Amino acid sequence: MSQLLARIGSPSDVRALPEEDLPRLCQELREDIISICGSVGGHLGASLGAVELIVALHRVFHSPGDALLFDVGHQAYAHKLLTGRRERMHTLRHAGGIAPFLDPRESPHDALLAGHSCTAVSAALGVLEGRRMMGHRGHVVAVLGDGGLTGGLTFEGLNNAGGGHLPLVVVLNDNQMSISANVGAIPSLLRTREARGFFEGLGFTYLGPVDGHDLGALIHALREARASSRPVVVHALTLKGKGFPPAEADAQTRGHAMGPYEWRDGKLVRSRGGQRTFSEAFAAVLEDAMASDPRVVTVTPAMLEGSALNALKARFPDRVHDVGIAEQHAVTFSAGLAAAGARPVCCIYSTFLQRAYDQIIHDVCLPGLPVVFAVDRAGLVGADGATHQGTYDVASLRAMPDLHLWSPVVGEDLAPMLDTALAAPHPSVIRFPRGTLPALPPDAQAGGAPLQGARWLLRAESPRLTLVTLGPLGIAALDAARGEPGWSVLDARRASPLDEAALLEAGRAGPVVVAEEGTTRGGLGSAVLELFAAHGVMTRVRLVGMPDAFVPHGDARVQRAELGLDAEGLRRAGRALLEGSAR
Ligand SMILES: Cc1ncc(C[n+]2csc(CCOP(=O)(O)OP(=O)(O)O)c2C)c(N)n1
Ligand SMILES: CC(=O)[C@@H](O)[C@H](O)COP(=O)(O)O
Ligand SMILES: [Mg+2]
Repeated sequence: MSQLLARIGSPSDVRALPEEDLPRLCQELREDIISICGSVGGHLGASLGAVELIVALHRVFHSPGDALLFDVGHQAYAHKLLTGRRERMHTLRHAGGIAPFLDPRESPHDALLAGHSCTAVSAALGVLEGRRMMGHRGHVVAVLGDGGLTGGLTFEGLNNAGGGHLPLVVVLNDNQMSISANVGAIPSLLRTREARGFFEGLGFTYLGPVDGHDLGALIHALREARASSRPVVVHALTLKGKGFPPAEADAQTRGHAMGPYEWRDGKLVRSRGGQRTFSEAFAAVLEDAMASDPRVVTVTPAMLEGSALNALKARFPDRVHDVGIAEQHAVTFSAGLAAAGARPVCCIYSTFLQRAYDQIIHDVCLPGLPVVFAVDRAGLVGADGATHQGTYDVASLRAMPDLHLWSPVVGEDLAPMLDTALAAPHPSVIRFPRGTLPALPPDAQAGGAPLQGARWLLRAESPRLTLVTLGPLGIAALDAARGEPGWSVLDARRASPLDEAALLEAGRAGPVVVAEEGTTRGGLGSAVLELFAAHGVMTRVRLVGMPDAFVPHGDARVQRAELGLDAEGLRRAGRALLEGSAR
């Protein structure tokens, strides 16, 4: 029975509890987190590790008058539970339900929106300076993980804060883990007494290290930090996954993110489909490439697990580089590798690639270096929501001259795509979605490398309409075209540069629907419209894709249907276009 938690409606209730009740409160928070993640999945490990920290923060600081900014926000389920959201926590990560990360539109206790890492220190410093300017009082706290300390943005914020005199409080939640084990020099720095000198050298008062599960020690250190008139770091040592044995025992990630699970006969059973994902298929193809060509090298910014690269890292420990939560560095490091004659494959999520846009332009495309970007999670991602949708990669990357942007319909397309990209003298992107592999349709042969632009998945003898698609939408388009006389399906396969001949042929034959899982503003559809305009092709065109709005968390399959990104939606779009053109 959660007797204490049931009485907590806001942080002032936490402050009102007798000190001796706090361990029980932490216990109840853990029970809730374990039970919620069991039914809806989520960021279990980080949230379990931060329970005492969050209770101590709410004990010492007075949110929302004091602003608490959690880096990423994935560790803050206890914060959600203590700030009036407990009743709705069973809706976590579901459509219309509690958000996966933090968002001030959900609660005034969430000082700033997050989801991407390394923003907390800069944002907190901005809030502190902004409040000072506007004459507002209140303390500002950035809660940062040791993984977040591997990112350049964090260092930019620390440098700015430490060089000033504002009393920013940084709480370093050091569990020696990013999603996988934390990397680089930071983990050992944080385990030595040098950590004090490091932070003091940056201009911070250093408090710690404190046991991040010892409430008394935490509260004592946080009170000291609250009283400080200058920048201060509280260094707390925590255990990711604490209090849930299967997470504590998970050597790879300490239960970082888990799908729903349940107990059967005393054993934890995770519900995972068991089907192969695009990430796994790409990693297998990459493994073959690394085995046959010693120049091929893999780079990941802290996403070994999500990009399914663990086996690759075990086989090629010196040629798989986890560089930390450092997307900009990952891209420029890849550029350097390519300049030296290696063949880097930079595996990166679409949403995190956004952070490295200038590096792609300046460091890779301008010098024309043959870096291959494996852009994972391209399109709708589901429960992680707006911060993590892979919306903008096509629209932003197709602006680069001589960057070839491929997307597979099925897993079988990946090998020829990677071979084509690795053999090319210019940069390439292979974008694929979060999710499992569709089956190869009988007519759609993968083809051998080097690939040459678009592929007709279905070619009508007397064409009336063409569905032009990118990626696995080709399968939905084939379903949509079934039974529709005169409908063709053209898999664009390469969003940039376009296969102009194939697309002009489609446009001259009749109306065209362009469907993509990415923004329609500037994406493949826009490219096709530009092409048709340039060549005077006057056909009717309809664009289907992600809208001119941020798509929130929800079930990606449901969202696809709502956006018309499924067979039914494409059939509707095609029919509407034909009816319109008949009028
Ligand atoms: C820019 C960016 N890159 C990658 C990620 C994916 N990611 C989310 S949490 C996380 C690990 C964070 O480690 P740490 O800051 O130590 O927090 P912990 O989970 O250990 O509490 C990563 C890599 C992200 N959210 N944002
Ligand atoms: C918080 C964060 O950014 C990651 O943990 C992310 O949620 C992983 O997403 P995937 O589950 O798609 O790998
Ligand atoms: Mg960590």
